[in-house]
Amino acid sequence: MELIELARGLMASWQIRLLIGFAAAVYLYGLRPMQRWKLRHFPGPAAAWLLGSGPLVKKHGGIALAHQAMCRVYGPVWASIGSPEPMIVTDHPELARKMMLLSSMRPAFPSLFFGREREFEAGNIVAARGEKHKSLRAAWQPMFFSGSLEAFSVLMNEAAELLIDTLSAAAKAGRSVDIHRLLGDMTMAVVGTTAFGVDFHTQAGDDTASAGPDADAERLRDAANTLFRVNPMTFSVWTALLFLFPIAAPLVRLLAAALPDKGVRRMLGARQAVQDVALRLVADHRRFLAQDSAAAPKEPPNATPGAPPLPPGDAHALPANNGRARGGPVRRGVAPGSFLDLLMRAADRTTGRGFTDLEVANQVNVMILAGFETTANALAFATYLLSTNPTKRERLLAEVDAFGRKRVPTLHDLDKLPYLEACLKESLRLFPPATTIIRMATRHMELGGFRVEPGQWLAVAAYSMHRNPAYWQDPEAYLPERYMPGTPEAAAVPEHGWVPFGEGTRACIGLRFALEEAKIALLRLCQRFTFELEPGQEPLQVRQSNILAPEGGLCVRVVPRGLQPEA
Ligand code: HEM
Repeated sequence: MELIELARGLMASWQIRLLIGFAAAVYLYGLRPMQRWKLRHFPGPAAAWLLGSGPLVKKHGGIALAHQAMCRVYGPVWASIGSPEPMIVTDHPELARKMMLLSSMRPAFPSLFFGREREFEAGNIVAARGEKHKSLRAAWQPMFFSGSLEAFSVLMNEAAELLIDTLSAAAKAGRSVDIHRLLGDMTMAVVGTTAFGVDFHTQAGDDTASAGPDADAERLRDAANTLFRVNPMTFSVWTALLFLFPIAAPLVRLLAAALPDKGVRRMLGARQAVQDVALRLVADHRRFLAQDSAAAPKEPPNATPGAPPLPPGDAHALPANNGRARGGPVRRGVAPGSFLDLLMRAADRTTGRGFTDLEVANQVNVMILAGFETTANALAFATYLLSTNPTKRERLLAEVDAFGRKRVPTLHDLDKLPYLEACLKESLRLFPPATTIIRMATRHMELGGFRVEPGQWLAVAAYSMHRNPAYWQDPEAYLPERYMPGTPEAAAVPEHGWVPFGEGTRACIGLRFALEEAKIALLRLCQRFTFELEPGQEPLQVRQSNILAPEGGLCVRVVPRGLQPEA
């Protein structure tokens, strides 16, 4: 009796009623009744309270393997209930193509930040929408014209040569190396020279790097590592809350600003680093462009003394050897023809004016993120696969030898090496750095018999598609012959079943650049070395955070190749 009286007394208190009401609302919210109702016709895994499909992703070590497992159970189209939004997932080549061609928008993840930080997230080509996206894409495009790519091939070759120097030294000393890390140094150097026209000295074999790597490069590398390696959903307690309760976003934002934890501070520091470097270079270059328009073409600020003047906006003008002879003085400042230079000369079609400094810095941020680790990872995976498939490696080495072990490739030469391209494509199939391609439906569409509403989040499970035996013959095998026309393997390749770069108007704009860089690097390495995996590297452990990467690097022994037999 006393207990009942006590309970009655408690219920009479408005605070307790409020608390119970709040707990009931959170409980109901965690059941996600609206999501379940909207997607009731779709198959899919049972959703945990509040976390939705989150525990499944954790169980499989990341989204790529979780999607693969679910596609095998629920078929080519299924729904994942979860945070911040439910998602329709497919790994079916035709349906994925339809998704990517019909939905040209990426959904916006809830942001933890305000003001300028928010602008930083929204104002780049990856996040932009509609006319703004078209305008940015048009401004990016000249970077990937053949003339630009031809000029970049010189810089890519030089970066590969510095890597060769490092590897030769390691081979001589009998030291094994983390080839993933060294490839990252190389791709960062290429980003530095092509995006800015600035030599960052990331590579140990760089004989001009007497004072060690450039401080900007170190900051950028650390920043890129942070921005890429963190899980966007869990890097801070506030992001976890934001993703679980997007409904309370304004409150979570306020709390994160008032009480930033280590994750928030790390993320802000990384963004700040990229913005600082990019904005400083932009400001320097604005001054140079102002002088440039007032007078005859001049050198950019701090450019190599005595270097010839470079015509404005001409990518061909990008200096070989990063504006210096090897061992000579170093070019500083933004080079004409570099990505930054091209962007700063471009007009924003939505305003008719040039892009703001922050907008330019934002694009450079994307260029660093998109261009640094994706290509390094693709190359590391190719190295792993070639080391574990000696017959394929021998065939590749034969093609490389026929090309010439001392020959420096031009952009045009790369078309003459079909097996090299096939090896890279097959690596990108087995280990697509971007395992999942995300879009948002902009119109009603029908997907495999299911109706999809506008606003619905969509995901192409590229990793799962690439390894699905329903579409690929012997999907786990490394068979570059799949991309060699006229072979039985090529005849069995599913149409639209290879999507490491996406499809449609949001497909990877850097595809040609990435393949060019990867081909040059792999060719130059194969001219000089083979690689043996150190014990414990096989089977390869992969990290599935934002992108797929070898977990803990890839440790190899560098074996110099013997003399080329006389023809
Ligand atoms: C092996 C290397 C790379 C891979 C696997 C890769 C993959 C991808 C994928 C899957 C997408 C999304 C496509 C879609 O939604 O349909 C993408 C977008 C993008 N990538 Fe790459 N990428 C690579 C290298 C690069 C490089 C080197 C750059 C820049 C030089 C770059 C710049 C971009 C940009 C700007 C976008 C967004 C395009 C837009 O929304 O219009 N990527 N990439």
